[in-house]
Amino acid sequence: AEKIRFASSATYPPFESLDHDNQIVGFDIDLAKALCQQMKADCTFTNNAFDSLIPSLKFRRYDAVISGMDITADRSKQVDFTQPYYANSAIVIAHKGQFTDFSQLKGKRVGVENGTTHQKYLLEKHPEVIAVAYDSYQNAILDLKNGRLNGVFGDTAVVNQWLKANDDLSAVGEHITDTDFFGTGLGIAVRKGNAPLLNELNSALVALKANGTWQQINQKWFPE
Ligand SMILES: NC(=[NH2+])NCCC[C@H](N)C(=O)O
Repeated sequence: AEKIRFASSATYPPFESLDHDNQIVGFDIDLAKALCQQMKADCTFTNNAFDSLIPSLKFRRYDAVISGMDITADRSKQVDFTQPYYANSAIVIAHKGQFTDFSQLKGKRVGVENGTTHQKYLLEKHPEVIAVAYDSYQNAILDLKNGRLNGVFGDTAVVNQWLKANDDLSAVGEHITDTDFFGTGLGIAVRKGNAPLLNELNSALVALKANGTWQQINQKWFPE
């Protein structure tokens, strides 16, 4: 069978994280496994820092990246993306009652993961906010909880799960959907010009949406 090496940055539950046995699990992993089954391919998964995923894909260390990654114009210069497999928007969270609007974050410390669209957005569009870079979102959340950060900025689907698990946190202001920064949804990246793999993945995605598999995986990782 065809072998496809996937990479993710397992710091972003419920899309991808490490379980107690150090295995990568999550929506993206289940989706990739279902795609591989559909394509009759053998797939492997590795865990890498988010900001190294695209460079290492280009170096052929793996064949595809599935990592809650926004399909942006910038990244599309370096890699090719499948059709979106998940909708996205971005939002800041903070301790309840501290901020009601994004504009109040001026001079405040907001955590982002290195290499993310959230980091780029703060640096380029909101230099008045102090963007604090982390190697993982999980460490950013820890620092928010222990008071080293005023907020954390991430994808709405993920942030909603953090809010469910943390009663003392809430969303700040409106969802941000600036397509210049956050693109058109989450996609799987392959090396530029790898049309065979891209086409296979896109057809398999259509099949999994049509036969209910996508919906099942969504229900498992994003209940309700
Ligand atoms: N697996 C992760 N840590 N993903 C972070 C993704 C953040 C954001 N959606 C981006 O594309 O930049």
